[in-house]
Amino acid sequence: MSLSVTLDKISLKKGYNLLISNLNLEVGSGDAISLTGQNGVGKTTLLRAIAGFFSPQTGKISAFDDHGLIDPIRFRTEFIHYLGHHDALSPTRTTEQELRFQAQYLNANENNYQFAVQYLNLSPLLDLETRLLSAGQKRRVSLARLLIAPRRLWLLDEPMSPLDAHQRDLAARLMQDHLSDGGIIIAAVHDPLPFETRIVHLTRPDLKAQEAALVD
Ligand SMILES: Nc1ncnc2c1ncn2[C@@H]1O[C@H](COP(=O)(O)OP(=O)(O)OP(=O)(O)O)[C@@H](O)[C@H]1O
Repeated sequence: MSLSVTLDKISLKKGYNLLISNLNLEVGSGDAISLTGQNGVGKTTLLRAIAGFFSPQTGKISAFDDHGLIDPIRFRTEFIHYLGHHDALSPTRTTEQELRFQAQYLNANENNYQFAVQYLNLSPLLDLETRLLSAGQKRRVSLARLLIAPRRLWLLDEPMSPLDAHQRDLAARLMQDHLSDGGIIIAAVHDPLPFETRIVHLTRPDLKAQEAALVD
């Protein structure tokens, strides 16, 4: 089933700070977006808005499948994986406990758990508490969630940053497989993802737009 996500003239503010003004974007099954722009421009904020953590000040974010508009709560809970740049792992759980917790939380089956462990080569880490893992290992464990529970839209914040060259290749393969299966990826990155993606480069809204937002 196809999926498309539309951002229609959205504006995002943090405090008094207008970060994004009148942004339009449309993505569909198989699309990958590399979201670039300088530090603080609003890449993470945009990913979090698409994930539904808060609503845009103006404009609309909508998702459609073959049956039409998807209910926003259903879209948020059934279609999206959001992986922030902080790995959301409980420090005192072992990797296995953490992944099994996630599998249970996400209502995933044993096969998906086993597949994720194998695909990401996590067996050597299963008995270690996650607080003991290196930054790259933590990221690899975080990526497992993408395989444990299939979701169509992956919102990834700096997914490659702590990974070494070998693990980057593995993560790139994981993402390309997702796109081949009709998934969508929007990733905040400083270096574009290492395969064909559409680059959306965010820049600060001009002074006029920022001043106008102050009186809204
Ligand atoms: N409560 C607030 N009031 C005003 N500005 C805020 C508030 N919270 C965050 N900001 C600003 O909003 C921006 C949010 O940036 P965000 O994390 O989305 O940027 P980014 O493009 O992902 O940056 P990086 O590349 O450094 O990860 C920052 O400039 C930050 O200073």
